[in-house]
Amino acid sequence: MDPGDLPDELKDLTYVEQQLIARVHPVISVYKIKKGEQLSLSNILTERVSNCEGFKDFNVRRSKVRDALVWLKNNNPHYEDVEISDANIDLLPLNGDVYLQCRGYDCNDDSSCTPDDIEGVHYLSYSELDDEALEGIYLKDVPNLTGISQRDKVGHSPDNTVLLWPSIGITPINEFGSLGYIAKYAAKCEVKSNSYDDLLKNILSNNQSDDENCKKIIRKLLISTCAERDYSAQDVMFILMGFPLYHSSRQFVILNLKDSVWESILSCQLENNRKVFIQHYIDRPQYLEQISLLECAKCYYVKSGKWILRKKSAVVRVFPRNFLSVDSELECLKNCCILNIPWRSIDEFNVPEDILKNKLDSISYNWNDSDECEFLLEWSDNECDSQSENFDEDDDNDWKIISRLNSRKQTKKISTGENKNFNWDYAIDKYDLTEIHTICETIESEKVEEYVEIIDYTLLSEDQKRAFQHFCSLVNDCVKGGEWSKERLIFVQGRAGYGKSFLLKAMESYCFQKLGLDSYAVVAYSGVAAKNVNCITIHSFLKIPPKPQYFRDLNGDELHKLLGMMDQRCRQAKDNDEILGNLCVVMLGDIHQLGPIFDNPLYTQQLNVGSNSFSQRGKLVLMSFEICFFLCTAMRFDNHDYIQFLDRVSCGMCTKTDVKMLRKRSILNLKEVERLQFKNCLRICAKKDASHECNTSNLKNLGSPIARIAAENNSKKAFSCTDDMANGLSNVLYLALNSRIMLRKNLNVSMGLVNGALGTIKDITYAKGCRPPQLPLFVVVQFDDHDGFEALDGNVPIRASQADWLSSLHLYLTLPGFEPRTAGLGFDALAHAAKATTYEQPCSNPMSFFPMYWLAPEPFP
Ligand SMILES: Nc1ncnc2c1ncn2[C@@H]1O[C@H](COP(=O)(O)OP(=O)(O)OP(=O)(O)O)[C@@H](O)[C@H]1O
Repeated sequence: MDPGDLPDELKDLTYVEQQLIARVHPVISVYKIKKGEQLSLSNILTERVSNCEGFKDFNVRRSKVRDALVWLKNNNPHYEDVEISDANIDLLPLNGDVYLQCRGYDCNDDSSCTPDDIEGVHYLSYSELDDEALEGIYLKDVPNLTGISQRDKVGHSPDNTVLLWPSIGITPINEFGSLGYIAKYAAKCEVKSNSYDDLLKNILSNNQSDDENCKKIIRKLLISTCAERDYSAQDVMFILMGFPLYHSSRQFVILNLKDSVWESILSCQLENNRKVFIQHYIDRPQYLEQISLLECAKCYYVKSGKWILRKKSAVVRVFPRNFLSVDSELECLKNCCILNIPWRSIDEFNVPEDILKNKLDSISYNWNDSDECEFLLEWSDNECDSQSENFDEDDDNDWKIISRLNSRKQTKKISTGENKNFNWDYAIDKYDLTEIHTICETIESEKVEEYVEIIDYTLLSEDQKRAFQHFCSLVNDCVKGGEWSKERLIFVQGRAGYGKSFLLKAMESYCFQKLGLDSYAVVAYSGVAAKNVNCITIHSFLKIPPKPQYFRDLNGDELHKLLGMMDQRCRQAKDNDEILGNLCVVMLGDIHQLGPIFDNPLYTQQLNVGSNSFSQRGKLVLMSFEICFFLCTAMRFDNHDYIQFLDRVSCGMCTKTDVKMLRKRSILNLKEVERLQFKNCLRICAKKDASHECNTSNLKNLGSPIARIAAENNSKKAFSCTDDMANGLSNVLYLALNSRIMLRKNLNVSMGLVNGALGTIKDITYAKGCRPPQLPLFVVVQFDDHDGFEALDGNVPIRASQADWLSSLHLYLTLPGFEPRTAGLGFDALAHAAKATTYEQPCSNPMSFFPMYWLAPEPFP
C-alpha cells in the first residue's frame, strides 16, 4: 500500500512513537521460564551500542507524539473520538529513552489482550500438538509440560520478565517478518529437501499458512531445530503457533569481527566500568594465555570479574558469516587469525599477508597435544550455493585454497609430532608403479566366481527340511510356469550357527539344478556376508544407492528401508505391481542380531497413511511375509549349556548365574595372556570422544610418523557436510606405519576385501617431493584375512580414489580418495586406521546412557 506523502507531523516517527499513537497494534509478549539455564544478555558479546537502529531505539520525543496525535484527531476519522490526555503525554520524556519503562511493564496486567484476540493468527494449544511433535520434544530432553499449556505455566510463574523482541540481527521480527524468518531457519536446517524448500516458498508466496500439512512439517522441524539453537526462533514459534518455549541447554554468543565494530567496542567505556567480552579476552588471566578467542567464547564467561568455565560449550556465531566474501583476502585471513590464534593486542594482526598465512599454517598443521580446536567459519547457504554454482572444474587452485583454509567442523586434531622432517617419499622406489596399477585394476574390476556347490539334501536337519520342502514346491511351480501354489514370501529365522547359510546353499543348489544359473539371485546385506556365501551385495545387485560406509550392522530401521527399496526395484524389474514384483523371496536372518535402535518394534502396525517413504513401504512388505520357518537346532556348537546361555542372553533373559558368568569374563578380569589376544580387536565405544581417544592413543603408541591427510573439497558446502552426508567421506585422515586399519568399502567381495576387513599399514607411498597433508599415491596394507599379492609380499595396495556425491541440489566433490568413517582414522576404499568405532549411530541417544561391558566370550565351563 502506498499511503502517499506523509504530513510533517507523521514523518520520521520512531518505532516506539508509532506504537504510542497507533490505535490498533498487536502486543507480543515473550516469556522466559525460570528453569535450567536462562538467556542472559550478558552473554551477548557485542553489546547494545547507542547507534543501534530498529526496535532497540526506544527514543521518544514528547512534542512529536503530541503533534502526531493532534494531527490524526483532526484529519483521520478513526481518531475523531480520541481524547488526548495531556497528563499522560507529559509522562513521556521531552526527548529520551523509554527502554527502562518498557522493561518495567507488567505482562500480567495485559489481560485484556490475549494472543487469541489477535486476528489472523491461529494459536495451537499444547494439547493440539500431535504425537510426532511431542516425541520430538521428549527426545530433546526438555521439561515435560504435558497436560498444562505453556500459557498457564507462564501465568503461574512468579517471576515473568519481558525479554527483548526476537530479532534477525538488529531487525525486529514482527508479524510480517516471522514467516520469512521461519522459512530461512527451517530451510537452513533441511538443506537436503527440495520439496520442503518449495513448500516454504508456497507458504510465503501463496499465503497458504493454513495448510495443515505445511504446519505439521514446520512444527516438527522447528521443534527439533530450535530447542537447542536459537531463542529468537523459539520466540517466533511461540508467537505464531503457541508452541511452548524451551530452555536451551546452550548459551549463544555472537562474535562480530567487522572492523568498525571492533573499534567502537574497544574504545567505548560502558557504564559501571563493565567490559565487553572482547576486552575481557584481552585482559584474560595468564593461565588462559594459549586460548584463542573462539575457544574462549565457547568455553568461558566472565561473571563479577571471575572467569567461569561453561558446563556446556556455547554456540558461537561469527559475523561476518562468510569470511571469503569480505572485501579482501587479507581481511579474511586476519579474521581467521583473530578467531583462532591466541592474541593480546589486535595490532599483532596488522602485518603482511604472508606472515598471517604462516601464522595460520602453524596452527593448522603443528597442533599441540592439548589443543583440540576447530576453525569455525559459518557459511550462509546462499553464499555457499552461489559459490558452488560458479565452481569451474578446471580452476583447481581456487578450491584448493579454500580447502586448506578450512577443516570440517567435527574434526578433532591429533598431534603429528615431529613429522615435519620425515622423508615421506621414502617408499616410492620400492614399488613398480605399473605393477601396482595392474593389481589395483584387478581388485577394482570385481567378478564373482560363478560356481554352485551341490548339496546333499539328506544332510538337512528336520528344521531345515521343512523350509527346504516349502521352497522346493515353489521352484517346481516355476518349472511348471503356473501360479504360486504356496506362500512365496518366506522368512527363515535362526540364531548364529543354527544352519541358515547351509540351508541357503541347499536352496541355491536346488534352484540351480531345476532352473539354471540365470533364474535366481543370491544377495547379502553386507560385504562380509556376501563373501561367506559367495554372492554379491543387495546394494550392488539392485543398484540401490549405497548406504553410508561405516561399521554398522543391519538394524530394524535399515531393514525397513532396504525392503522398501527392494520392493521398488523388483516391481520395476518385473514390470509387476504386486509386492516384490510377484517374485518368490526367501529372507534368512536372525532378528535378534539386528542392531538396537530407538524406533518402533520391527513389526509395528503404525504406518503413516499416505506416506510414501521407503521405510513405510518396507514395513508393509515385511508384514506381507506370511510364513516363517524357525531353525531351532544349533549346528555350530554342541555345548548345550553354552547354547542355552546364548539364547537367554540374546533375549535379554539372563539369570543371576548368567550375569555372574558374564562378570567373570569381563575383559578387566582376564589374565594378561588372554587379554593380549584381544589386542588387535575392533573396539566399539559409546561416544565419539571415547573412540577418538582410543584411536589417538593407539596411533601415538606406535611411535611411527603420523600422516595427517586432508580431503580436498571443491565447495564450502563440502566442508560443512557431515560424514554421513558425504557418503562416509571424512575430511581428515590420520595414518601411520603399522597402524591397524579397517576397509570401509567393498573393494572386491570375492577376494574378501570388504567393508570391515581389518589389516595393518605397511607403507604409505608418496610421489617424490610430496608429503602430508597431500594424498599419497597408494597405501600398502597387510590384511588379516587376505593372502595378498605375491609381488607385494602378501600385501594389498589401496590407491586414492575420487569420490563424489549428489545431494538434492548440488554435486559435491571430495578427493580424499580414502573414505573413512567416524572413529576417525581411516581411509575410504582405503582402510581405516581405526581400531575403535562408535556405536551411537544405531543406538541413538538413549543407548549411550547404558554402560558397555567388554566381554570375552570364551571359555564357557
Ligand atoms: N544340516 C547340516 N549338516 C551338517 N552341518 C551343518 C548343517 N547345517 C549347518 N551345518 C554346519 O554348521 C555350521 C553353522 O552353520 P551355518 O554357517 O549355516 O549357520 P548360520 O546360521 O548361517 O550362522 P551365522 O548366523 O553365524 O552365519 C557350519 O559349519 C555348517 O556347515
